[in-house]
Amino acid sequence: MEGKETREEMEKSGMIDTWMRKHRLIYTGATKHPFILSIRDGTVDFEAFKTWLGQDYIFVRAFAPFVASVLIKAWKESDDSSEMEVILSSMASLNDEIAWFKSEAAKWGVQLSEVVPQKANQDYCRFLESLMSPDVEYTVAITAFWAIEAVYQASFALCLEDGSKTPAKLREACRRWGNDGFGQYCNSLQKIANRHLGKTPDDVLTKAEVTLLRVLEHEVEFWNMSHGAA
Ligand SMILES: Cc1ncc(CNC=O)c(N)n1
Repeated sequence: MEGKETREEMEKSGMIDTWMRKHRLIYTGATKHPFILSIRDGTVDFEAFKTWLGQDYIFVRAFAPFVASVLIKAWKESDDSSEMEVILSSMASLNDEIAWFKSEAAKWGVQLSEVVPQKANQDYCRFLESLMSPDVEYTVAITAFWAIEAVYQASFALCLEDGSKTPAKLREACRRWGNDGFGQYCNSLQKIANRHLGKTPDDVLTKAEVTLLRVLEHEVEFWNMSHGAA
């Protein structure tokens, strides 16, 4: 804990921004991972991309029930009906996303039914499952949800910036999460998370911060499966 800002001061800018400043190194580790940088500079190994594709398909199948669990918490615990609608629209996008993974895998000759989840993926999916418990507060779950989406948004947006040399065959994948609409959606999630973090008891606030850090660590491990893991 930095202890310089009071909680009241931190809430003016939003807890998420405060945490992003405090944990910038690990956030950067998750969003500017060597695998992402290799896509951006055009040196990516296509076998690594295929590994990511197969593993992420498995992840997204576990992510959908996690999002459903957040929807249930929003329905039970939120006093703002628009929050449920943001989460519901995310579920609808996941339907498209799963279809996209299937057609993309076919293009690359990846047999999805034969993909075996690697340890980092299993660990991440198990972590998601732990967050689905009714004992996990909505504030904690929505913070994790924001972080999971924000890492992909920031990572893939980097591959689309001016001057990036992302191979043409990978641009569509990068646009899925790096496009402005997905950025707006992440901002909506961030606003929801900030609103709840601003009025939650200190013990839940601490749980949310720890959960956010766990997400960032899992994201780094997830990228490591495709690149950089010894
Ligand atoms: C490992 C990981 N993290 C975040 C996302 C983005 N959310 C849904 O698609 C994803 N696909 N995979």
